Amino acid sequence: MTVLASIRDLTVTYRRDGSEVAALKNIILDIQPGERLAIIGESGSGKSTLALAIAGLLPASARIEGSIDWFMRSPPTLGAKAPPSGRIEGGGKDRLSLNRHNQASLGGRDIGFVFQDPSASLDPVMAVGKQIAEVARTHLGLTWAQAYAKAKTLLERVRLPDPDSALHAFPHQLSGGQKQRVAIAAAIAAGPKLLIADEATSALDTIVQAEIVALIRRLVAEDGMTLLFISHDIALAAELAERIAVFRHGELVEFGKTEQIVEAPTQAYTRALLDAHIDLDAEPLLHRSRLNA
Ligand SMILES: Nc1ncnc2c1ncn2[C@@H]1O[C@H](COP(=O)(O)OP(=O)(O)OP(=O)(O)O)[C@@H](O)[C@H]1O
Ligand code: NI
Repeated sequence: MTVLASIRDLTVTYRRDGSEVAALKNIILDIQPGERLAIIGESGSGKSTLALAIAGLLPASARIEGSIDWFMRSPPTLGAKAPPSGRIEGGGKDRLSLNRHNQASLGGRDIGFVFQDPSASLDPVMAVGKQIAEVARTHLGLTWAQAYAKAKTLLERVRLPDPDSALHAFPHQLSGGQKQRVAIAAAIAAGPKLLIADEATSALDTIVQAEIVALIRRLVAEDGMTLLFISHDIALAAELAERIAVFRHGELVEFGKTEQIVEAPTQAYTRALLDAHIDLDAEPLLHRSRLNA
């Protein structure tokens, strides 16, 4: 059996003002290498908590029980000395911090992270080329010249118009969609095996959203990355993912192939999510036209 990460009995409890919030309850989930997996559910269902747990980024105040086992070969990069597999256990002594370049690195097992708000992950006073180059320099051991060359290639790959001048642009000079393209470039700059997009398109209008989804799809295919796509939008998830995991109140209520989830959900809750979508948008879920990235 090939698995990238194996999540077993994962329970996450936040402590706040003396009370406890069970954000995830006994989650059992395997992530397969190279798959596009969507995590869906309404606000507060625990999606971001799962993403943070997977990336090892939960705040210290969170209590973590259960385990996440990794079966990841380190990417063939300079300085990657990680063992081929590893384990994060409840208690999280291995806990890491996310630097401002969206790279979570657990012993070389790099994970790229894209958030809803690109402004939160981009430095407002640093040119975007430098921000991307810094990721490449730090994580791949490149010189500045090599790192800038890589940054330019990445800006081309995320289809920013005029990559040469974009290198010198500051975030405020870019549109929301362009900023998200830069954030994605930074997230993949170190060649992560796993890309986590947490509501990465939710703040964008529908057309830009479709473009960013198409971009993520293309980059994931080109680099052979595994994708964890987090969204409250079942239609968007169905467009992109091969498998969908449905969360509700911190529990994994349904998990299966996209076709099965969309065409024959077993849970009333999934049905309700689908019906809510159909009320809003009559287009069939699985057959919406796909824009080119
Ligand atoms: N740092 C925190 N401290 C305390 N409680 C938290 C913290 N982060 C999240 N929670 C709580 O944990 C639960 C799950 O939150 P989480 O952010 O994982 O949900 P979500 O599905 O990502 O929601 P959304 O779609 O709104 O982003 C919620 O009840 C939330 O209020
Ligand atoms: Ni969230």
